[in-house]
Amino acid sequence: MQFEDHPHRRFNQLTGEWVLVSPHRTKRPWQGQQEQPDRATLPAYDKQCYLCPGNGRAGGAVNPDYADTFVFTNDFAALLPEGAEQPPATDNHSLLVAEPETGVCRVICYSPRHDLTLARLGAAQAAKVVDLWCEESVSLGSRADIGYVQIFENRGQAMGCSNPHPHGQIWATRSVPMIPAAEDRRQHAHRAEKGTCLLCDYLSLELARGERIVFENDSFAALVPFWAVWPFETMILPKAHLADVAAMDPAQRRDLADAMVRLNIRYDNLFETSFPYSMGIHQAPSDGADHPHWHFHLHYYPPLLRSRTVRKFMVGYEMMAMPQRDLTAEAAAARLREQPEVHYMDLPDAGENA
Ligand SMILES: O=C1CCN([C@@H]2O[C@H](COP(=O)(O)O)[C@@H](O)[C@H]2O)C(=O)N1
Ligand SMILES: [Zn+2]
Repeated sequence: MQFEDHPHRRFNQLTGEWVLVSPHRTKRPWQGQQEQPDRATLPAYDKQCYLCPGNGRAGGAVNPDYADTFVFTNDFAALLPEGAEQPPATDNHSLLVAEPETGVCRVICYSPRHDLTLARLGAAQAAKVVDLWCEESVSLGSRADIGYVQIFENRGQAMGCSNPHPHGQIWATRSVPMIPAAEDRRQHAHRAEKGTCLLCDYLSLELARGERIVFENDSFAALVPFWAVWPFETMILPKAHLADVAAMDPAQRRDLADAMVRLNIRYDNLFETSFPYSMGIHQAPSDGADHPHWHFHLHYYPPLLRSRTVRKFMVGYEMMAMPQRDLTAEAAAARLREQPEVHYMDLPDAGENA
């Protein structure tokens, strides 16, 4: 019996946390999908949609008749650029610590099409989203009051996404949020100890091993990390040592767009449904300092476990003790590797029972 066949825990080099893995519980044969493919379609334009071109938004603003990407400041932003100079009243007790937080929240529409997610927008349109992420990251990051730019996307109702229109968000904050701060410390410690980049070392190991690689192109690799928590969690990593998205050259930006589209197609094909996830980009803080230990990367955290309707919940033991999974990272990577890169809705027989 291999070590991997027994319950064991794996160390996340990026965060310094552990995940419990119980592979023996997946000995039962894979319960393939029981449901029919999800062939529901949306209109290309929805006059009720607050993200569609030309429509009014809840706050009263009206969207331009945009033909490509479109970005606006969130009408209900969780952060404001100007904040109280003083921390909230905490009757000065040392156990009650609070401090002001300020920032800017932006909403990015990937395309005027209400119905096409990244998986079906194609790499050319996805490249325009990457370009806009880079522009926003530079303009927000260059502000004296912004220390970190968090690019992310909630996809699907399962992830609380309020609108199917393909879109993402950027929250830029004065301080570096907890998770990027933890990854910053781990990458810094690795470089201080070994003189090398943690993710350069990790990616070359994974490319040599192959068992957790999903696919690669010239500039990026998509993989299920050895320490994955969510069943089909993946990362997209640049092969070059790039600290943030602005460091990409045009070819690398196009390759990132290619990698995101290919991963999205594989995800949607897994259970023949629009695969929900939260995606985020971790990159170097934007404080203007040099961050040689930083290697930017994308995380995908998808909740689905066995089918369109069977999802993983992080509750109970996972809230009180630590994350736990049955499906191993290697098995998840194999399932994603075997997915075709033509979207199930674009397959020839898609029209028959549409
Ligand atoms: O008219 C609107 C409605 C939604 N929004 C904003 O769009 C954002 C979309 O959120 P989701 O990505 O979670 O669906 C959400 O943060 C919400 O505040 C506007 O800025 N204007
Ligand atoms: Zn729309």
